[in-house]
Amino acid sequence: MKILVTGGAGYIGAHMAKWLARAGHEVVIFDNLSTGFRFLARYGTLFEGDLNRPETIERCLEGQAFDAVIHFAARSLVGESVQNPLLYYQNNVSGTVNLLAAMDRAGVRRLIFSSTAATYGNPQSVPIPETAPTRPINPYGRSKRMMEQVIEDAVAAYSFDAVSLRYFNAAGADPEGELGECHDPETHLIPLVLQAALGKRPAVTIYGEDYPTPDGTCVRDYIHVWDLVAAHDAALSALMEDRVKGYDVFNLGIGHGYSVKEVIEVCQRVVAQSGCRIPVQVGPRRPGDPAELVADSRKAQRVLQWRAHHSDLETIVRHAWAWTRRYLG
Ligand SMILES: NC(=O)c1ccc[n+]([C@@H]2O[C@H](COP(=O)([O-])OP(=O)(O)OC[C@H]3O[C@@H](n4cnc5c(N)ncnc54)[C@H](O)[C@@H]3O)[C@@H](O)[C@H]2O)c1
Ligand SMILES: O=c1ccn([C@@H]2O[C@H](COP(=O)(O)OP(=O)(O)O[C@H]3O[C@H](CO)[C@@H](O)[C@H](O)[C@H]3O)[C@@H](O)[C@H]2O)c(=O)[nH]1
Repeated sequence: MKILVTGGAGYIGAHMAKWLARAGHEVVIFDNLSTGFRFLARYGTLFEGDLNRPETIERCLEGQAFDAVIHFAARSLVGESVQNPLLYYQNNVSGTVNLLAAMDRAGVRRLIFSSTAATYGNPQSVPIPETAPTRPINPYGRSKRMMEQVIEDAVAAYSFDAVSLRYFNAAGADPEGELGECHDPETHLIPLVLQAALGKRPAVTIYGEDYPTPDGTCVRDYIHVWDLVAAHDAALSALMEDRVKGYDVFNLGIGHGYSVKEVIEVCQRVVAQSGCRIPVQVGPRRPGDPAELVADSRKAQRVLQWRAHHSDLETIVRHAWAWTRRYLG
């Protein structure tokens, strides 16, 4: 197959490109390198373009006969989205409108979209099924929910088939150590903890220990990036074989949450084997963090026939540690 990966120079998109290239597919990466890196775009042909310059995505799709688009390109920092919401609505929502219009013009009819647990906001209960109300609590989550709605409307009007995958916390790195997480600034828990272990930061700060959770710290559902891209592959097969038609939504997580303290404990164990330790301090809550997010992913297991194989927390941390030492060590 021939697949376009938007945002393929970013963390998750680069792993997706590797998975697809390894499976023998032709991969084109469309990226403006705003938060991505050229060196991560090694498993595909990089087309430098910006979804907010519609002529660039039109040129990329023109006459290429792509079988599907996997759409990762977006800005995704909650804090930044609160400071600069219009950037998020423009880059993420308008960018997606431009992508869909270009796909329609080029006759590309299948889309897999990177959505997020942030579309649920503060859930009433966990684990969260796809049927839970979507009440995002920040502009990032709202931009993703709007993108889902834009896609659903486009499916109805222009006969696309599309799947939204709502990821919980993507973590870990390529099991072969070639690719991993690079964000600048880095805001995600596991890379920050491992950077502290390497002495690249003085300490990691726990954002609040007064949440209504067993140890007072936030609980999240961490899914290995390789399991995440495997789920996209399963969704792609379901679209190609017409097992999923129209528009559908799937949660991707492992159905089990870990607290911030539990994550740090596992990291301490893994880095201790390399003679490192992690300085930890406790700070105030980070605005906008729900206490607990855990996925009910049984629909993805049932319909997409997908299972997570690498997502025990120790494996996630071991792979992230190998990458961090290579990349920053
Ligand atoms: N990392 C997570 O835990 C997580 C969780 C849920 C959802 N997501 C979603 O997954 C996707 C990928 O996340 P990531 O962590 O790999 O992010 P990332 O920032 O590493 O990658 C995003 C990529 O998109 C590119 N991009 C952004 N805007 C663009 C535009 N207008 N035109 C072309 N390229 C553009 C960036 O340069 C970057 O390479 C995002 O849509 C994010 O919202 C991530
Ligand atoms: O230095 C830090 C960084 C994070 N945390 C906590 O660690 C948890 C995880 O935080 P982080 O790694 O930043 O991920 P989330 O804020 O949960 O967001 C991720 O997961 C969401 C879905 O669950 C996606 O929507 C987002 O795009 C993705 O960044 C949260 O409770 C944070 O409060 C800390 O205590 N200290």
